[in-house]
Order: sequence, then structure tokens, then C-alpha cells
Amino acid sequence: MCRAETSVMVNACTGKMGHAVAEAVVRAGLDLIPFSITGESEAVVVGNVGVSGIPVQLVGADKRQQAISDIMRDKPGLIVVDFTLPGAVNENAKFYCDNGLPFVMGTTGGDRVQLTRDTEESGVYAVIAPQMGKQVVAFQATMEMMAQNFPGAFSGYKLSVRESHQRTKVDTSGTAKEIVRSFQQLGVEPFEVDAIQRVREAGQQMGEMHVPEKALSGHAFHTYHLTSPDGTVNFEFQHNVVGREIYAEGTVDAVLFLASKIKEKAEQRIFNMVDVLRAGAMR
Ligand SMILES: NC(=O)C1=CN([C@@H]2O[C@H](COP(=O)(O)OP(=O)(O)OC[C@H]3O[C@@H](n4cnc5c(N)ncnc54)[C@H](O)[C@@H]3O)[C@@H](O)[C@H]2O)C=CC1
Ligand SMILES: O=C(O)C1=N[C@H](C(=O)O)C[C@H](O)C1
Repeated sequence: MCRAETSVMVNACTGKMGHAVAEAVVRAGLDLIPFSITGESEAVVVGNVGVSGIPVQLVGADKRQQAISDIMRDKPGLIVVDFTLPGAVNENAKFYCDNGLPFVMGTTGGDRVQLTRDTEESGVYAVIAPQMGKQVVAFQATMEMMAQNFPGAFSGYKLSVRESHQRTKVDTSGTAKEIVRSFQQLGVEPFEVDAIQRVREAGQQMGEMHVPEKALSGHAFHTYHLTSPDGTVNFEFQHNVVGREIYAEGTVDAVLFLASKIKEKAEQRIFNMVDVLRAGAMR
């Protein structure tokens, strides 16, 4: 399938990530659908948003079924990208599933077990991942491999995790939650995801996490610290991202990967970004 045959609808272009992804879709030469499902009030009040000079019409929940039916009729190669809010994840995914629409879910939070179950039951193709940035995905995969190959290697170590994001981020980092799973398999002292420290206050972000002032409105700084039981050995892993381009480009990779899986009628239908990376499908 050539790029121009892959049509991409980005929900919600009004958001920071949705807008960045929509721009990356245009940059990549894919067909950006000039409609975007968004929060109800925004659709009515704002009307449309410009993406690289393309006016994208905003669609609220009450009109989304009609809009999707019309778009699907015209664009059989449609793939939906979702960067909305944790509170919308399950409802939106169910909507895509009910319409038989393949989707890339970049939105974090919600009930992840339910999300996988609904997607499995519907049989739609999907990439679901809280992290789209190639190098961070590679780090995530490395930690998974370490945990699989050397379970218990950090037995008894004490883990602390801090993540800093723009103050508008409503949930705890989905990426940090996934990486904590690997540390749990590596045998650290009991650590639940609610022990992840969320930093959202500007003074602390700049003073303690060294976030540049210009990045306060868009950054993701993660620090994982491990200390041996007797305190003599310390490990620290960090991934600090400024801006959103790394995720937007990775999302385009996910879309192209999904289009190729649909075309080859792959047996596996639900993927994460480690699958996309392993397939050599990240630029
Ligand atoms: N997977 C990844 O690599 C990344 C994931 N994210 C995740 O993406 C999500 C969005 O992040 P931001 O763009 O920074 O948030 P944002 O707050 O800037 O944008 C969210 C948008 O969703 C819209 N919205 C709210 N309810 C909706 C609904 N029911 N249907 C459609 N649209 C709705 C809002 O009006 C808003 O425009 C978060 O969950 C964040 O963690 C962010 C960066 C990278
Ligand atoms: O909301 C964000 O900004 C980000 N969200 C994702 C997460 O929750 O892990 C990925 C990255 O941290 C940016």
C-alpha cells in the first residue's frame, strides 16, 4: 500500500499531541482526513483547527458516528490515531472497535485490561502503546529483555521512580508504569505503580529535575534509581525528552506498520511499539 492510500484520522487535533501527530502525518505524505473527533464543547466553540495549512473540522461525540460512516465509505484504507485523554480511552476504543476501524492508541491511562479485551473481541488491528519515541521504546525493550534473561538480578534492591511532565498532564506516566513492570521482574523490593513520584510543579521541575524553562509546557523526564540492600551499589537510568516530535514521528511509523499488517492479513492483530521496533519499522 503506498503512503497516499493510507488515510489517517487524528483524534484530537485540538490537543498538543494530536496536533503534532497530524503535522507529522502531512510531512510523511499520508492522507490526513480533514475531520477530528474532539471534546464536545471544543467542537462547537472552536469549529476547526489548522494543521499545516489544512483546515480540520472538529467533530463532537453527537456527530461522530455520522462522520465516521461517511469517511469510511470514501476511505477504505482509514486508520485512526487517538491522542485524547485517559478518561476517554475506553469509550473511544470501543467506538473504533464497534466500527471495525484499525487504530493506533497513544493515549495513556484508562482501563488497559478492558482496552485489550475490547480490541481482541472486535478483531480490529491496533497498535496500543504509552510510548512512541523510538529510542525510549528501545530502552523499554532492553529492560524487558534484561528482566526476561536475568530475573531477580536486582533482588532486594530499592527502587525509586520520578517522572516530570507539563503541569497539564493528568495521569502518571504510562511509560514509567510499563518500565516498573520490568523492574518488578528483576526482583526489586515491592514497588507498586502508585509509588511513582509525579512532578508537576515548575520550581521542582527546573530545580530538581533540570527541566529547561522553555520545556515546561512540553517535556517528559524520567529517572529510575536502584539502591542495593546495604546501600553500597547504585544504578540510575534516565530518559529525558523535550518536545513531542519523537512521539509524533513514532506514531507515523506505527500507522505505516499497521497498514502493512492489514495488507498482509497478519494473524496477530494487536501490537505494541516494541513489536513495531522489532519489525524494523521505525525510521
Ligand atoms: N504514546 C505516546 O508516545 C505519548 C502519549 N501521550 C499521551 O497522549 C494523551 C494526550 O496528551 P496531550 O496531547 O498532551 O493532551 P492535551 O490535553 O493537550 O489534549 C487532549 C485532547 O483530547 C481532547 N478530548 C478530550 N476528551 C475527548 C474525547 N472524549 N474524544 C476526543 N477528544 C477528546 C481534548 O479536548 C484535548 O484537545 C495523554 O494520555 C498523554 O499521556 C503523550 C505523549 C506521547
Ligand atoms: O503526556 C505526555 O506528555 C507523555 N505521556 C506518555 C506517558 O504517559 O508515558 C509518554 C511521554 O512520557 C509523554
